[in-house]
Amino acid sequence: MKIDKIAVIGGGAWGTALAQMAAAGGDDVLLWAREDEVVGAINRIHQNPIYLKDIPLSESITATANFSDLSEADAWLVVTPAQHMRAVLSRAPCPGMPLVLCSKGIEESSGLLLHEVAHDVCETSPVAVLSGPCFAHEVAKGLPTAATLACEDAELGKALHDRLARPEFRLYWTDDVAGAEVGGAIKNVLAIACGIVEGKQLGQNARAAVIARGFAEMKRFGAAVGAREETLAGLSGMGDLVLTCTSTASRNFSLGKAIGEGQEVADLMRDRTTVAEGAYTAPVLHRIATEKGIDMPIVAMVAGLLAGKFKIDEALEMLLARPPRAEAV
Ligand SMILES: NC(=O)C1=CN([C@@H]2O[C@H](COP(=O)(O)OP(=O)(O)OC[C@H]3O[C@@H](n4cnc5c(N)ncnc54)[C@H](O)[C@@H]3O)[C@@H](O)[C@H]2O)C=CC1
Ligand SMILES: O=C(CO)COP(=O)(O)O
Repeated sequence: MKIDKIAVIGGGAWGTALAQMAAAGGDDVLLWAREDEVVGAINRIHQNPIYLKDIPLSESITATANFSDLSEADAWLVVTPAQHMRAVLSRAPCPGMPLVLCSKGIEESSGLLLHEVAHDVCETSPVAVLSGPCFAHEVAKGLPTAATLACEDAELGKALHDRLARPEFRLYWTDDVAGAEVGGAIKNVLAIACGIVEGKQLGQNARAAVIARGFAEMKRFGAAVGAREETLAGLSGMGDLVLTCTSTASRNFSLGKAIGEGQEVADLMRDRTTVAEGAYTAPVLHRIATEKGIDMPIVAMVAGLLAGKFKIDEALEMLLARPPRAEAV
Protein backbone atom coordinates (compact mmCIF):
# COMPACT_ATOMS: atom_id res chain seq x y z
CA MET A 1 0.00 0.00 0.00
CA LYS A 2 1.22 3.51 -0.86
CA ILE A 3 -0.21 6.87 0.21
CA ASP A 4 0.74 9.74 -2.08
CA LYS A 5 -1.84 12.50 -2.15
CA ILE A 6 -2.76 14.01 1.19
CA ALA A 7 -5.74 16.26 1.84
CA VAL A 8 -6.12 18.15 5.11
CA ILE A 9 -9.56 19.01 6.50
CA GLY A 10 -9.38 22.11 8.70
CA GLY A 11 -7.50 25.32 8.02
CA GLY A 12 -6.73 26.28 11.63
CA ALA A 13 -3.19 26.49 12.96
CA TRP A 14 -2.66 22.74 13.22
CA GLY A 15 -4.24 21.80 9.88
CA THR A 16 -2.12 24.45 8.17
CA ALA A 17 1.06 23.28 9.92
CA LEU A 18 0.34 19.66 8.96
CA ALA A 19 -0.30 20.69 5.36
CA GLN A 20 3.07 22.47 5.43
CA MET A 21 4.78 19.33 6.77
CA ALA A 22 3.04 17.08 4.20
CA ALA A 23 4.14 19.47 1.43
CA ALA A 24 7.73 19.78 2.67
CA GLY A 25 9.04 17.26 0.14
CA GLY A 26 7.47 19.25 -2.71
CA ASP A 27 4.35 17.05 -2.95
CA ASP A 28 1.01 18.71 -3.69
CA VAL A 29 -1.32 18.97 -0.69
CA LEU A 30 -4.97 20.04 -0.71
CA LEU A 31 -6.25 21.94 2.34
CA TRP A 32 -9.98 22.33 3.01
CA ALA A 33 -10.70 25.47 5.02
CA ARG A 34 -13.98 26.91 6.20
CA GLU A 35 -13.16 30.59 5.83
CA ASP A 36 -13.00 32.13 2.33
CA GLU A 37 -10.32 34.50 3.64
CA VAL A 38 -8.07 31.55 4.53
CA VAL A 39 -8.68 29.78 1.20
CA GLY A 40 -7.99 32.97 -0.76
CA ALA A 41 -4.85 33.94 1.14
CA ILE A 42 -3.28 30.49 0.97
CA ASN A 43 -3.83 30.33 -2.80
CA ARG A 44 -2.73 33.93 -3.47
CA ILE A 45 0.02 34.77 -0.97
CA HIS A 46 0.76 31.37 0.63
CA GLN A 47 -0.10 32.48 4.14
CA ASN A 48 -2.85 31.77 6.66
CA PRO A 49 -3.56 35.27 7.99
CA ILE A 50 -6.12 34.20 10.61
CA TYR A 51 -4.66 31.14 12.30
CA LEU A 52 -0.94 30.94 11.48
CA LYS A 53 0.17 34.50 10.85
CA ASP A 54 3.57 35.45 9.44
CA ILE A 55 4.68 31.93 8.51
CA PRO A 56 5.37 31.53 4.76
CA LEU A 57 3.66 28.41 3.47
CA SER A 58 4.74 26.01 0.72
CA GLU A 59 3.46 26.85 -2.77
CA SER A 60 2.57 23.15 -3.07
CA ILE A 61 -0.41 23.73 -0.77
CA THR A 62 -3.68 24.50 -2.54
CA ALA A 63 -6.70 25.51 -0.48
CA THR A 64 -10.33 24.76 -1.29
CA ALA A 65 -13.74 25.31 0.27
CA ASN A 66 -15.30 22.45 -1.75
CA PHE A 67 -15.51 19.01 -0.21
CA SER A 68 -15.90 17.47 -3.67
CA ASP A 69 -12.25 18.35 -4.44
CA LEU A 70 -11.07 16.05 -1.65
CA SER A 71 -12.13 12.75 -3.21
CA GLU A 72 -8.92 12.59 -5.28
CA ALA A 73 -6.77 12.16 -2.14
CA ASP A 74 -5.33 8.86 -0.84
CA ALA A 75 -5.85 9.91 2.81
CA TRP A 76 -7.33 12.79 4.79
CA LEU A 77 -5.82 14.40 7.84
CA VAL A 78 -8.85 15.50 9.90
CA VAL A 79 -7.98 18.61 11.93
CA THR A 80 -11.24 20.32 12.90
CA PRO A 81 -12.01 21.27 16.50
CA ALA A 82 -13.22 18.09 18.22
CA GLN A 83 -16.80 19.35 18.71
CA HIS A 84 -17.18 20.09 14.97
CA MET A 85 -15.63 16.91 13.59
CA ARG A 86 -18.90 14.99 13.22
CA ALA A 87 -20.63 17.84 11.36
CA VAL A 88 -17.70 18.47 9.02
CA LEU A 89 -17.12 14.78 8.22
CA SER A 90 -20.84 14.32 7.61
CA ARG A 91 -20.60 16.84 4.75
CA ALA A 92 -17.49 15.26 3.19
CA PRO A 93 -17.62 12.35 0.72
CA CYS A 94 -15.68 9.87 2.84
CA PRO A 95 -16.55 6.25 1.78
CA GLY A 96 -13.48 4.09 2.38
CA MET A 97 -11.13 7.08 2.66
CA PRO A 98 -8.35 6.50 5.25
CA LEU A 99 -8.72 9.13 7.98
CA VAL A 100 -5.91 10.37 10.22
CA LEU A 101 -7.49 12.13 13.20
CA CYS A 102 -5.30 14.97 14.47
CA SER A 103 -7.75 16.78 16.78
CA LYS A 104 -7.72 16.41 20.55
CA GLY A 105 -10.92 16.04 22.55
CA ILE A 106 -13.99 14.02 23.44
CA GLU A 107 -17.36 14.69 21.79
CA GLU A 108 -19.44 16.50 24.42
CA SER A 109 -22.88 15.34 23.29
CA SER A 110 -22.06 11.62 23.03
CA GLY A 111 -19.01 11.15 25.26
CA LEU A 112 -17.31 9.34 22.36
CA LEU A 113 -13.60 9.42 21.59
CA LEU A 114 -12.95 10.90 18.15
CA HIS A 115 -12.12 7.57 16.45
CA GLU A 116 -15.56 6.38 17.58
CA VAL A 117 -17.16 9.50 16.08
CA ALA A 118 -15.27 8.88 12.82
CA HIS A 119 -16.44 5.24 12.73
CA ASP A 120 -20.02 6.49 13.27
CA VAL A 121 -19.88 8.92 10.36
CA CYS A 122 -17.52 7.19 7.92
CA GLU A 123 -18.31 3.53 8.58
CA THR A 124 -16.07 2.14 5.85
CA SER A 125 -13.03 4.32 6.52
CA PRO A 126 -9.97 2.94 8.29
CA VAL A 127 -8.92 5.35 11.05
CA ALA A 128 -5.54 6.39 12.45
CA VAL A 129 -4.62 8.98 15.10
CA LEU A 130 -1.74 11.45 15.02
CA SER A 131 -1.09 13.09 18.40
CA GLY A 132 1.77 14.42 20.46
CA PRO A 133 3.62 17.49 21.74
CA CYS A 134 3.33 19.63 18.63
CA PHE A 135 2.85 23.40 18.77
CA ALA A 136 1.65 24.23 15.26
CA HIS A 137 3.91 27.25 14.76
CA GLU A 138 7.00 25.15 15.53
CA VAL A 139 6.00 22.34 13.16
CA ALA A 140 5.20 24.87 10.42
CA LYS A 141 8.71 26.30 10.80
CA GLY A 142 10.27 22.83 10.51
CA LEU A 143 11.55 22.71 14.10
CA PRO A 144 12.31 19.17 15.36
CA THR A 145 9.16 17.45 16.65
CA ALA A 146 8.14 13.89 17.55
CA ALA A 147 4.62 12.49 17.77
CA THR A 148 2.64 9.25 18.02
CA LEU A 149 0.95 7.68 14.98
CA ALA A 150 -1.62 5.12 16.07
CA CYS A 151 -3.26 2.70 13.65
CA GLU A 152 -4.72 -0.77 14.13
CA ASP A 153 -4.01 -1.74 10.52
CA ALA A 154 -0.22 -2.21 10.39
CA GLU A 155 -0.03 -1.92 6.60
CA LEU A 156 -1.92 1.38 6.55
CA GLY A 157 0.10 2.61 9.54
CA LYS A 158 3.33 1.95 7.68
CA ALA A 159 2.08 3.66 4.51
CA LEU A 160 1.00 6.71 6.53
CA HIS A 161 4.31 6.77 8.37
CA ASP A 162 6.25 6.60 5.09
CA ARG A 163 4.24 9.51 3.67
CA LEU A 164 4.07 11.78 6.73
CA ALA A 165 7.29 11.25 8.71
CA ARG A 166 10.29 13.44 8.01
CA PRO A 167 13.66 13.72 9.75
CA GLU A 168 12.38 16.82 11.57
CA PHE A 169 8.91 15.28 12.15
CA ARG A 170 9.62 11.96 13.78
CA LEU A 171 6.66 9.60 14.16
CA TYR A 172 6.61 6.66 16.58
CA TRP A 173 3.93 4.10 15.80
CA THR A 174 1.55 2.04 17.90
CA ASP A 175 -1.72 0.17 17.37
CA ASP A 176 -3.25 1.75 20.52
CA VAL A 177 -5.67 4.24 18.96
CA ALA A 178 -7.65 4.89 22.16
CA GLY A 179 -4.44 5.42 24.11
CA ALA A 180 -3.19 8.07 21.69
CA GLU A 181 -6.53 9.87 21.92
CA VAL A 182 -6.93 9.75 25.70
CA GLY A 183 -3.58 11.47 26.33
CA GLY A 184 -4.27 14.31 23.89
CA ALA A 185 -7.77 14.93 25.22
CA ILE A 186 -6.97 14.89 28.94
CA LYS A 187 -3.75 16.92 28.82
CA ASN A 188 -5.75 19.95 27.62
CA VAL A 189 -7.86 19.89 30.80
CA LEU A 190 -4.75 19.50 32.96
CA ALA A 191 -3.10 22.40 31.09
CA ILE A 192 -6.01 24.62 32.15
CA ALA A 193 -5.36 23.51 35.75
CA CYS A 194 -1.64 24.32 35.42
CA GLY A 195 -2.48 27.70 33.90
CA ILE A 196 -4.70 28.44 36.89
CA VAL A 197 -1.80 27.52 39.20
CA GLU A 198 0.41 29.95 37.26
CA GLY A 199 -2.15 32.78 37.14
CA LYS A 200 -2.96 32.42 40.84
CA GLN A 201 0.78 32.26 41.66
CA LEU A 202 0.48 28.99 43.54
CA GLY A 203 4.08 28.07 42.73
CA GLN A 204 6.08 25.60 40.66
CA ASN A 205 5.76 22.79 43.23
CA ALA A 206 1.99 22.96 42.78
CA ARG A 207 2.35 22.81 39.01
CA ALA A 208 4.57 19.70 39.22
CA ALA A 209 2.02 18.13 41.56
CA VAL A 210 -0.81 18.82 39.07
CA ILE A 211 1.22 17.30 36.23
CA ALA A 212 2.10 14.14 38.20
CA ARG A 213 -1.29 13.63 39.88
CA GLY A 214 -3.03 14.63 36.65
CA PHE A 215 -1.08 11.88 34.91
CA ALA A 216 -2.39 9.46 37.56
CA GLU A 217 -5.94 10.59 36.59
CA MET A 218 -5.09 10.07 32.92
CA LYS A 219 -3.92 6.51 33.64
CA ARG A 220 -7.08 5.71 35.60
CA PHE A 221 -9.29 6.97 32.78
CA GLY A 222 -7.14 5.18 30.20
CA ALA A 223 -7.46 1.87 32.04
CA ALA A 224 -11.25 2.25 31.99
CA VAL A 225 -11.43 2.76 28.21
CA GLY A 226 -8.82 0.19 27.18
CA ALA A 227 -5.86 2.54 26.61
CA ARG A 228 -2.43 1.07 27.28
CA GLU A 229 -0.31 2.67 30.02
CA GLU A 230 2.82 2.58 27.85
CA THR A 231 1.04 4.79 25.29
CA LEU A 232 0.05 7.28 27.98
CA ALA A 233 3.68 7.38 29.14
CA GLY A 234 4.76 8.28 25.58
CA LEU A 235 4.60 11.34 23.35
CA SER A 236 0.81 11.60 23.06
CA GLY A 237 0.33 11.40 26.83
CA MET A 238 3.18 12.46 29.09
CA GLY A 239 5.02 14.23 26.25
CA ASP A 240 2.09 16.50 25.41
CA LEU A 241 1.19 16.93 29.09
CA VAL A 242 4.64 18.38 29.81
CA LEU A 243 4.56 20.67 26.76
CA THR A 244 1.09 22.05 27.31
CA CYS A 245 1.33 22.41 31.09
CA THR A 246 4.48 24.52 30.98
CA SER A 247 4.05 27.06 28.19
CA THR A 248 1.99 30.17 27.54
CA ALA A 249 2.14 29.17 23.86
CA SER A 250 -0.63 26.71 24.83
CA ARG A 251 -4.14 28.14 24.45
CA ASN A 252 -5.35 25.86 27.25
CA PHE A 253 -2.60 26.93 29.64
CA SER A 254 -3.21 30.60 28.74
CA LEU A 255 -6.95 30.21 29.33
CA GLY A 256 -6.22 28.78 32.78
CA LYS A 257 -3.70 31.51 33.53
CA ALA A 258 -6.24 34.21 32.73
CA ILE A 259 -8.81 32.46 34.97
CA GLY A 260 -6.18 32.26 37.72
CA GLU A 261 -5.55 35.99 37.34
CA GLY A 262 -9.21 36.61 38.05
CA GLN A 263 -10.76 37.06 34.60
CA GLU A 264 -14.31 35.78 34.02
CA VAL A 265 -14.64 32.46 32.15
CA ALA A 266 -17.59 33.76 30.11
CA ASP A 267 -15.58 36.77 28.93
CA LEU A 268 -12.62 34.56 28.03
CA MET A 269 -14.75 32.10 26.04
CA ARG A 270 -16.76 34.77 24.20
CA ASP A 271 -15.51 35.70 20.72
CA ARG A 272 -12.46 33.41 20.82
CA THR A 273 -10.88 32.98 17.39
CA THR A 274 -8.79 29.98 18.39
CA VAL A 275 -9.90 26.84 20.16
CA ALA A 276 -9.03 25.84 23.75
CA GLU A 277 -10.24 22.22 23.60
CA GLY A 278 -9.89 21.62 27.34
CA ALA A 279 -12.85 23.89 28.04
CA TYR A 280 -15.09 21.51 26.04
CA THR A 281 -13.39 18.29 27.17
CA ALA A 282 -13.52 19.07 30.92
CA PRO A 283 -17.33 18.80 31.39
CA VAL A 284 -17.74 15.61 29.37
CA LEU A 285 -14.65 14.02 30.92
CA HIS A 286 -15.96 14.82 34.38
CA ARG A 287 -19.36 13.40 33.42
CA ILE A 288 -17.87 10.13 32.15
CA ALA A 289 -15.55 9.84 35.15
CA THR A 290 -18.51 10.30 37.50
CA GLU A 291 -20.63 7.74 35.60
CA LYS A 292 -17.82 5.16 35.53
CA GLY A 293 -16.64 5.86 39.09
CA ILE A 294 -13.15 6.99 38.02
CA ASP A 295 -11.44 9.20 40.60
CA MET A 296 -10.41 12.40 38.75
CA PRO A 297 -10.33 15.23 41.31
CA ILE A 298 -8.28 17.71 39.25
CA VAL A 299 -10.54 17.24 36.24
CA ALA A 300 -13.57 17.71 38.54
CA MET A 301 -12.13 21.00 39.83
CA VAL A 302 -11.45 22.34 36.30
CA ALA A 303 -14.97 21.36 35.18
CA GLY A 304 -16.47 23.02 38.28
CA LEU A 305 -14.45 26.22 37.89
CA LEU A 306 -15.37 26.51 34.20
CA ALA A 307 -19.04 26.04 35.11
CA GLY A 308 -18.76 28.71 37.84
CA LYS A 309 -19.72 26.24 40.58
CA PHE A 310 -17.02 27.48 42.98
CA LYS A 311 -14.07 29.87 43.27
CA ILE A 312 -10.41 28.93 42.91
CA ASP A 313 -9.74 29.21 46.66
CA GLU A 314 -12.60 26.80 47.34
CA ALA A 315 -11.34 24.36 44.70
CA LEU A 316 -7.87 24.45 46.23
CA GLU A 317 -9.26 23.85 49.70
CA MET A 318 -11.28 20.85 48.46
CA LEU A 319 -8.24 19.34 46.70
CA LEU A 320 -5.98 19.78 49.72
CA ALA A 321 -8.60 18.40 52.12
CA ARG A 322 -8.83 15.07 50.26
CA PRO A 323 -8.04 12.07 52.46
CA PRO A 324 -4.40 10.90 52.33
CA ARG A 325 -3.81 7.98 49.99
CA ALA A 326 -1.14 5.68 48.63
CA GLU A 327 0.66 7.12 45.63
CA ALA A 328 0.20 4.08 43.37
CA VAL A 329 -2.73 4.47 40.98
N1 LIG B 1 -2.64 24.43 17.34
C1 LIG B 1 -1.88 23.45 17.76
O1 LIG B 1 -0.70 23.66 18.07
C2 LIG B 1 -2.41 22.06 17.81
C3 LIG B 1 -3.78 21.80 17.74
N2 LIG B 1 -4.24 20.52 17.81
C4 LIG B 1 -5.65 20.22 17.73
O2 LIG B 1 -6.13 20.48 16.41
C5 LIG B 1 -7.52 20.80 16.44
C6 LIG B 1 -7.73 22.09 15.64
O3 LIG B 1 -7.05 23.10 16.34
P1 LIG B 1 -6.33 24.32 15.62
O4 LIG B 1 -5.93 23.99 14.24
O5 LIG B 1 -5.29 24.80 16.56
O6 LIG B 1 -7.52 25.38 15.53
P2 LIG B 1 -7.43 26.99 15.55
O7 LIG B 1 -7.76 27.44 16.91
O8 LIG B 1 -6.14 27.43 14.98
O9 LIG B 1 -8.57 27.40 14.55
C7 LIG B 1 -9.93 27.22 14.83
C8 LIG B 1 -10.47 26.25 13.81
O10 LIG B 1 -11.83 25.99 14.12
C9 LIG B 1 -12.58 26.03 12.92
N3 LIG B 1 -13.98 26.26 13.26
C10 LIG B 1 -14.50 27.27 13.98
N4 LIG B 1 -15.85 27.15 14.03
C11 LIG B 1 -16.16 26.03 13.35
C12 LIG B 1 -17.37 25.35 13.03
N5 LIG B 1 -18.55 25.82 13.43
N6 LIG B 1 -17.31 24.22 12.31
C13 LIG B 1 -16.13 23.73 11.89
N7 LIG B 1 -14.94 24.31 12.15
C14 LIG B 1 -14.98 25.45 12.86
C15 LIG B 1 -11.94 27.15 12.15
O11 LIG B 1 -12.29 27.08 10.80
C16 LIG B 1 -10.47 26.82 12.38
O12 LIG B 1 -10.03 25.84 11.49
C17 LIG B 1 -7.89 20.93 17.92
O13 LIG B 1 -8.51 19.74 18.32
C18 LIG B 1 -6.55 21.08 18.62
O14 LIG B 1 -6.55 20.58 19.94
C19 LIG B 1 -3.39 19.45 17.93
C20 LIG B 1 -2.03 19.65 17.98
C21 LIG B 1 -1.44 20.97 17.94
O1 LIG C 1 -1.98 20.38 21.48
C1 LIG C 1 -1.14 21.26 21.46
C2 LIG C 1 0.30 20.99 21.51
O2 LIG C 1 0.57 19.63 21.39
C3 LIG C 1 -1.58 22.68 21.43
O3 LIG C 1 -1.97 23.03 22.70
P1 LIG C 1 -3.09 24.16 22.89
O4 LIG C 1 -4.29 23.69 22.15
O5 LIG C 1 -3.27 24.25 24.36
O6 LIG C 1 -2.53 25.42 22.29
